[in-house]
Amino acid sequence: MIEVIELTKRYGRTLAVDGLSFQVKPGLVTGFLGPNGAGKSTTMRAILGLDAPDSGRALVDGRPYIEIRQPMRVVGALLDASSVHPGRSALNHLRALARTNRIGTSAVVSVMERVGLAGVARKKVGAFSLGMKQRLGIAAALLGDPAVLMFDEPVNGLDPEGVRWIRELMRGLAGDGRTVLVSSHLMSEMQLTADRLVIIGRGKLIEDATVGELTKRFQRGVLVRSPRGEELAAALSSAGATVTPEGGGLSVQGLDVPSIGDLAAAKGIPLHEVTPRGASLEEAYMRLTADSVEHKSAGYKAVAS
Ligand SMILES: Nc1ncnc2c1ncn2[C@@H]1O[C@H](COP(=O)(O)OP(=O)(O)OP(=O)(O)O)[C@@H](O)[C@H]1O
Repeated sequence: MIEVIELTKRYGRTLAVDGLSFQVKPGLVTGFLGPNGAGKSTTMRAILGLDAPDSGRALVDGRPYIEIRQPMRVVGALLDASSVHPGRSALNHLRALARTNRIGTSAVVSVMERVGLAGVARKKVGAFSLGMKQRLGIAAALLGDPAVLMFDEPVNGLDPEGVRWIRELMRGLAGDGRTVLVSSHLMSEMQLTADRLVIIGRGKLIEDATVGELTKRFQRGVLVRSPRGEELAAALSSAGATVTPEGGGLSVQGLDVPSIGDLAAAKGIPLHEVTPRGASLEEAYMRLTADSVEHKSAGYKAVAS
């Protein structure tokens, strides 16, 4: 479990993280979302003791990171995949990390196999593609078999196969009961990967909810068509729904598909179409974070307003 408690971090005049609190629970993938500059990396660095907060705390399994002995066994992290010595082989890089945490060579071999780098173990990291570096960073995070994992923008620059692999890896790690925190600025990606979403903007918490809760909140209602539309609209309205005409049909908010079907059947009103319209989490995310975006384009503003 990760706990961020009233965390505040300034860089000079920039307030990067502003009184931020949230928890990341085991057994779930928690997506950490926010526009560029929202404070995601700063928060992750604070959790890992790489940045000292001005106030507040970040705890991993109830302790500040710096108090954890052999931290790779407790928390694994991928922050910046390119921060590996280019002249070292992947194998030597992982071996050196393992040694500092008293982790055996067998773990090195097994993580290299798990991330698909066994065939290039002796190749110099400087010759690795971005995707291979990401895999190496993930291997380092997994090395100590930790119960808590943090990944900062792990799919950046990856091809679709790599993106899918990372997605499945995260889901598998959470499925094992581990705590998984993964940052992204793409809702479309998190929608497919995360169970829970912590959304921040300008260093502050905007949302902390499950994907299901957000989907329900931003549900766009049900589109209904009937040859007796007016009668149906009246019946739905008196049952408490908000009904608005839309393209020859009715847009219904506040009643689900079974309730609409039952009501129409009870009144003997034929239905020609009943289509539940899923929430666009992408659009919801843009609306939620519209005030926190640093550099808005004209097109973006139109969507977010
Ligand atoms: N070392 C630093 N020195 C000065 N300012 C910093 C430093 N690190 C981050 N910042 C500033 O703090 C704010 C938060 O940055 P941070 O990198 O945490 O955001 P982020 O949500 O991870 O963004 P991105 O998605 O672009 O990586 C930004 O305004 C950034 O410019």
